Amino acid sequence: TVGWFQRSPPLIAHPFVTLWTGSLLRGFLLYLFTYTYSGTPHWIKTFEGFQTLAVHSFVYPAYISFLWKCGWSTLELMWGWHSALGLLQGYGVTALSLLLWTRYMPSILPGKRAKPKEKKETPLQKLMGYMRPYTGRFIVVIFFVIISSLGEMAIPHYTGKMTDWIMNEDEPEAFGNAIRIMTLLTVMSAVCEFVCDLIYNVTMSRIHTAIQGLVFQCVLKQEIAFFDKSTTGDIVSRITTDTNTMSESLSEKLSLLMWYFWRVIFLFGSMVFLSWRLCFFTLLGLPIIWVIPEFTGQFYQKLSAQVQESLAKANDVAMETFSSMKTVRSFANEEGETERYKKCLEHTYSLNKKEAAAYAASTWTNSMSSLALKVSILYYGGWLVTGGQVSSGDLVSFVLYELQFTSAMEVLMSYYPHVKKAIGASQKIFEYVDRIPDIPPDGTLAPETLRGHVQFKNVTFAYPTRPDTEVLKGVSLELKPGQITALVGKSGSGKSSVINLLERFYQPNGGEILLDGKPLQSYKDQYLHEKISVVCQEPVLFARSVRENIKYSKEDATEEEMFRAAKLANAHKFIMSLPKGYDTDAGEKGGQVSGGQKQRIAIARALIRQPQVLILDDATSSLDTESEHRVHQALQKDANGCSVLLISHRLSAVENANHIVFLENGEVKEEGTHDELLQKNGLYAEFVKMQNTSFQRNSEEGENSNLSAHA
Ligand SMILES: Nc1ncnc2c1ncn2[C@@H]1O[C@H](COP(=O)(O)OP(=O)(O)OP(=O)(O)O)[C@@H](O)[C@H]1O
Repeated sequence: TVGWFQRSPPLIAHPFVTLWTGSLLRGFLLYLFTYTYSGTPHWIKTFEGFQTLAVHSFVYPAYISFLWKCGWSTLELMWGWHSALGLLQGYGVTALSLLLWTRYMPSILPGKRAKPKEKKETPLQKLMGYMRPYTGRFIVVIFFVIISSLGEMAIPHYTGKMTDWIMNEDEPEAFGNAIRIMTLLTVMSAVCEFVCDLIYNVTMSRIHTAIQGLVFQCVLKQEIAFFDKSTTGDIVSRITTDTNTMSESLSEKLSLLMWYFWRVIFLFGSMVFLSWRLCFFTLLGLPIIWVIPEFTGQFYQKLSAQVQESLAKANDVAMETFSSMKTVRSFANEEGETERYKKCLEHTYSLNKKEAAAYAASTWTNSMSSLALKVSILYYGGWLVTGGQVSSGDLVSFVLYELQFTSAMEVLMSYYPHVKKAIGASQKIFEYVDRIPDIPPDGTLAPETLRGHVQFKNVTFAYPTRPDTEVLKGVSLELKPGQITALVGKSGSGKSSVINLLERFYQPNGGEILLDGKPLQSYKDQYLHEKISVVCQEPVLFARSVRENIKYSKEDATEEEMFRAAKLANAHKFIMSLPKGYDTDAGEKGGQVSGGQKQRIAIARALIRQPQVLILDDATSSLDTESEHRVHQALQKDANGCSVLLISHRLSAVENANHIVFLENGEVKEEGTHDELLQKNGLYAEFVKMQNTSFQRNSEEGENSNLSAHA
């Protein structure tokens, strides 16, 4: 390239021309690439790095050849000109040409007009948004950082001065003064650093807590289908691991970045002041220090996101195992679970290895390039001292500044991956924060009185995770106040799906659901969940006392209300027989009471709120027939006129219901009272027959086993 430029007329090789052509070329290439790969910032960044190299390898040879032609006397003049103007102009022109290209290119390229894009904030901008309320504090921090960094500048300056004084053997007083000033500035610098660290870290932990709370709140607002798709481990990992990674990188590393950023600026200023020739020399090496970590940094960021994901998966496995410990033990599958967990950890480990390599590569390239720079500066500096252009003292000061400068650059570059890591983590966090829940707007209705009359009219529904499989196909049914309606059908026929829709966990795809004649979605969400209570087959009790568990849905309930609910649920008697009565601890997930007791406490918890619609989804499956019968009788007599929807696989539970609906494959096949349906001799009658047969078989087996036991 140098040869080509040498053969060309001087104008072509003129630095001014090469700079402008180079910059325009750079802008044009950047535009074309952005245009083609819009939405893929990773590629744009990579390409940006390449074309910077390409353009520089075009601009620098042009320089050298021009200087060659004009004679070496202009060398320094030109280099100085370049160092000052080149950087400003190069990047300024890039921005300008990019602007022009973006403005005019779409009209030049037919059919390729760029679509107007929505302005999207980057994770870093979003983070800055959370920092904005603390701007005042950050300004104070920056002020102290500047003072402290300025203080540190004094040491190399006075060291250089002292070298000159020692060599010239004059000004002994100035020597003593310099020592005193250096001591004073060092102390001042240290105090400023302390104040700045304190304010910064306290502020960052405030922001961390706020973001963690926000993520939690945003997750709770999501629709139920979101929880079907995401695993608990993944969600918990975003709230804990990702927010920790983000704030750790921000509070520790960003403070250092800020620190070193100011240092670099002041050091650079001091270096220019001492010798612009040496400074230009230092600048020549900078593109290498900047471009290489950009590549390694991107690779590192990608890997660190993968590590976070893999960790979340491992968390998931651990949480699932610990929460189903009894099942794991009863199948003696501890080894299997350990294997599963270890497999996840192994995967994380293999990613960790790659991450460590990427990190090492990025720090290695940084230190290698800065080492090469140091050696060259010493060589060139020595040459300048010999030529009398720089004093020995200035060279000492410069070398000290330069040492600090490159180590500050090294620190900046080595923290670059950490900032990338923080951005990676924040990207995942903001995915949750920005997610708009797929829930229709909340209704406004909250009438004082509600009868609890529910109507399903031709309702069709498919779960969002399986949109092609319709689980309810035109279901119509009615829940009347003061009546028990039983929903019967084979497993998978869609009974629980009816409840999910009534609870408004999902939206029906067709038809409508009315509550007291008004669409369900027109009611306020909180109101709806106060008026509709659900007890499921495996209710979750909290690791608190039985009293706290029953009063969970109505904390201000009186003792009388609690006793009434417990009696209705046929639970009062057994609770009183527990060691501490209502103050007995239920254990984690209700592990210290039996399955049937747990179900009765859960029914009491649902009844204490005196709901207008009560849903029992196989909620009495663990009770013996007598207890179950008592609960249903009490509900029929005393349930305050509420509508009860009962789902059960047991005949004894449904036969006394006022109305029975038989579902099959998401369709209502039969409905009526127990006797009416028996007379029809259809699907329900068959269900009854099967129940009776299995009951007979069970009792015969019981008798036989009793006999054999006797024998
Ligand atoms: N969250 C879900 N996502 C996708 N499909 C689901 C989901 N929950 C249930 N299903 C599917 O919907 C269909 C109806 O399930 P549903 O739970 O309503 O049946 P069910 O009658 O209550 O069954 P069971 O008596 O066994 O509780 C089944 O095929 C089931 O696989």
